[in-house]
Parts: sequence; structure tokens; C-alpha cells
Amino acid sequence: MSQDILIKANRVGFTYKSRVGFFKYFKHQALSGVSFELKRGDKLAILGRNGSGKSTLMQILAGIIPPTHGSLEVSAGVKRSLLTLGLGFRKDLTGRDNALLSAMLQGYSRSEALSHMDEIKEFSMLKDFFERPIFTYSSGMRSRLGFATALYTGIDVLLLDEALAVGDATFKKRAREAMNEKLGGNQSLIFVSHSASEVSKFCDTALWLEKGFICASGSVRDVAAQYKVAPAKPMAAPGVGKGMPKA
Ligand SMILES: Nc1ncnc2c1ncn2[C@@H]1O[C@H](COP(=O)(O)OP(=O)(O)OP(=O)(O)O)[C@@H](O)[C@H]1O
Repeated sequence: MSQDILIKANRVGFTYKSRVGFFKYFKHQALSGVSFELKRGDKLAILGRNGSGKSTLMQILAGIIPPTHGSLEVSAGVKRSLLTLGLGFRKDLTGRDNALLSAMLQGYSRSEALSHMDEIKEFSMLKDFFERPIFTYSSGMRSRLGFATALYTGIDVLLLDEALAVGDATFKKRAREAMNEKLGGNQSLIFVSHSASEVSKFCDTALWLEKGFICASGSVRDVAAQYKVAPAKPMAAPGVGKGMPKA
């Protein structure tokens, strides 16, 4: 894989298998043939309506679940973090300990990680809750801790979902400002949303998912324009992802 490519999805697919009886399983293919490349500094939007496979793809990109088909190549040493969901936090630990643990898992020494704690506490607006266990948090509080932790711990690829677009108005504004500041440089971003206008604020390129297939890909302007006017229906043949255009 060439050096400036951080993430490469090769015909990624995912099939959910749920048990519906003793020996009976229900299979549902949530993603099929999704291919794209993300280079350093790219800001990629993943657009799609409800049930199109966005969350499934994000979980694969974050390394939470492996694809059941195809492969995902991640360049060595690349740190990626799924913002806002706070996945991977330990519920029995405090916000501070979780933030510390996350920073150390990203490769920071204990003293480096400790030096970021005040910023994380301040940015997350958790106040005294920062010293309380995560199981006492609302989902919004977990999101804020997840976002603040990722922001201050040098993540290569920010994986952002639309949870940022809901919730506390003050935090939303802060998060937007922080994103704009961070995204000016070489920061890479993958932003999933059902809202074309939301992703257009942050992203340059877009990929539109419909029922698990890539329906269109290209500049965010072109894809958003098609997405806004099109009825929800798949346009690509099964297993055929067009992939992102090469920069
Ligand atoms: N655990 C699961 N078991 C079986 N099917 C699932 C599971 N999770 C999701 N699905 C199905 O997979 C498809 C894709 O779901 P996914 O959550 O990835 O879509 P989404 O685009 O994120 O949707 P939304 O915008 O509504 O959150 C949907 O049809 C959904 O019903």
C-alpha cells in the first residue's frame, strides 16, 4: 500500500447472522463491495439513509468488527478513533481514568497522557462527572468524553458520526469550532451522516451508501446534489463498489 494511503477498503462486506431458533439463523447482508482509499488530509463523507450500512461500515473502519467479506488495510501505526460513541470505555472507571487509558493506548507515556487531562476535562464540560464512573453518565456525556479524548490525543483518522449533530447546543458549537480548527491541516476525517448539508461543511469527497452498496462517489458537491434529489434505491450491482476517485 502506498505510503500516503492511511486506509484502504477492498470490496468490504458485512453479513449479520442472528440466531432465530435452536438451529436457525437469519442472515442479513448489511454491506457489499465497498471500496475506497483514504489518504492523509482527506475528508471523506459517507452519506446514506436509515439502514444503508453507515454504522456497520464505521464499526469496521474503527476496528471494532472485522469485515465478513473483502478486507480493510490500515497503514502501520495509524491511530483511528470513532468519536462521540465513546466505544471502548470501561464503565466501571471514571472519565479521567478512561481518558488516561485511551491516551496511553494511543501510545502516550503516562506523564504525556496526564498532561492532557485538564484540557479533556475542560473541553468535555463534564466538571465533577469527570471524576465519576462512566456508568453514571448519560449517552451525551459519554459522547463528549469520547470526542474530547480523541481530539486531544493526536488521532490520525477521526471517525465521526452524526451523533455530533445532536445533543447539547453549547457542546455542539464547541465541537464544530474545534473540528474546523483541526481540519484545516493534515487531519483526515471520515464523517457519516444522513444529511448532505451537514457533511458538506467538513468534507471534500463523498461516498453514498444505499442498502449496503456504493451508489455514487466523487466530490462532496456532486454526490450531495445527487443524494438530495434521488429516491432511495440501489444503483450499483451487487458486489460492485465504484471506489473513490484517485486524488
Ligand atoms: N446486529 C444486527 N443484526 C442484524 N441486522 C442488523 C444488525 N445491526 C444492523 N443490522 C441491519 O443492517 C443494516 C445496516 O444497519 P446500519 O446500522 O449499519 O445502518 P445505518 O445506515 O447506520 O442506519 P441508521 O442511519 O438508521 O443508524 C440495516 O438493515 C439493519 O437493520
